[in-house]
Amino acid sequence: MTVTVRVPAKVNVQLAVGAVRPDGFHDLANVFLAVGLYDEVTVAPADELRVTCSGPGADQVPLDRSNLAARAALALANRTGRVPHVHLHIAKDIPVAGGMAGGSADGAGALLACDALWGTGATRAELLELAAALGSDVPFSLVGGAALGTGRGERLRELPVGGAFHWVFALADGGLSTPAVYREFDRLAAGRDEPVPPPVASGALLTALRDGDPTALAATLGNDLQPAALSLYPSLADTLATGTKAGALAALVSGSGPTTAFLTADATAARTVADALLDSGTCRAARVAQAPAPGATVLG
Ligand SMILES: C[C@](O)(CO)[C@H](O)COP(=O)(O)OP(=O)(O)OC[C@H]1O[C@@H](n2ccc(N)nc2=O)[C@H](O)[C@@H]1O
Ligand SMILES: Nc1ncnc2c1ncn2[C@@H]1O[C@H](COP(=O)(O)OP(=O)(O)OP(=O)(O)O)[C@@H](O)[C@H]1O
Repeated sequence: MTVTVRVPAKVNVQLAVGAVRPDGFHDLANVFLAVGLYDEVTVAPADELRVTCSGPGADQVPLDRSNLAARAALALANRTGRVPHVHLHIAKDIPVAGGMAGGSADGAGALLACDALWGTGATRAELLELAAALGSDVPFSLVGGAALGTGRGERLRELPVGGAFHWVFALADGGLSTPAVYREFDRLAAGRDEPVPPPVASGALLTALRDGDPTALAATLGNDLQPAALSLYPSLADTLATGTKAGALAALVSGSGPTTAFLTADATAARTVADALLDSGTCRAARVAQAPAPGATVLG
C-alpha cells in the first residue's frame, strides 16, 4: 500500500517582523496564502527509513534524517508508537530554498501520508502540534488556504478569501538561507535609531483578501524581510522592476526569498508578466499560479 499527499507552496502577502526574541526567533504577523505549485510526498512500507527525491532542484535536497519529511515520519512514529520503516519519495515542484516553504510542505506531506498509512488516529490538533515542532511554516502547509500566523508563525487563524488571485513567481538562481535573511534583518534594524515595532496584521489587507480584490490586496502587500533579502541578493531589484513594468499590480520578495512574487489582475496579465520576466533574463524561470490552494491533501 502507498499513500500520496499533495502539498502547496505559500507566499506571504504580509510578513510583519518584530524584534528578535530570547529564543532566537522573531515574533511575526504572518499572513500566509497557499498557491497552486505543489510537491507530492508518497510513502510506502520499507525495511528501513529511506528518502528519495525527484524534480527540479532535487540534488539540493538532503536525503538523510535532516530532511523535513524524514523528521516528520520520525516524530509521528515516536508519538504514536510506530516503527518508522517507510520509503518517502518527494516529487518536487516547489523551488528549493526559494522562500516558498518547500521543505515545510514536504514535512506536512509526510506527516499526513504516514498518518494515513499507519492509521494512527491522531487528531488534527496533534498533527498541528507535531507540525509546529518541525518548523514555523509547517502548520500552514497542512492547513492551506489563507491564515494569519502569530508567535513565530506557527499559531494559525484561518482567514476567509473571497476569490481567486493570479500570481507569477520568478525563480532565482541559487537559494537564500532563512536564518541568514533573519540575521540580516537584525543587522539592518540595529543600524536604525527606532526600536523594531511589534508586528501587527493590516486590517485593510485582511479585508482585501476577504473581498477577493486584487487591486486592494496589491496596495497592502508587505514583506519586512524584503530589504534584508535585497541586501543579500541585490539583483532581485531588477526582477521586481521588470515585473512591475510588465503590468503586475504589485511585486515583492516571497518570504525570505530569493523567489519574487507578482500579483496580477487576471490570468491574461499573469501570462504577459511571466513572458516579460523570462524574456528579460532577470530570472531563471517564471511560473504562473492561482491562490488560494488547499492544504495538504491525500490523493486518490
Ligand atoms: C520566512 C518564513 O518562511 C515566512 O513564512 C518563515 O518565517 C520561516 O519559517 P521556517 O523556514 O519554517 O523557519 P524555522 O525552520 O522555524 O526556523 C529557521 C530559522 O529561521 C529563523 N526564524 C524563523 C521563524 C521566525 N519567526 N523567526 C526566525 O528568526 C530562525 O533563525 C530559525 O532558526
Ligand atoms: N524536504 C526538503 N525539501 C527541501 N529542502 C529541505 C528539505 N528538508 C530539509 N531541507 C533543507 O532546508 C533548506 C531550506 O529549503 P526550503 O526549500 O524549505 O527553503 P524555503 O522554501 O526558503 O523555506 P521557508 O520558505 O520555509 O523559509 C534546504 O536548503 C535544505 O537543506
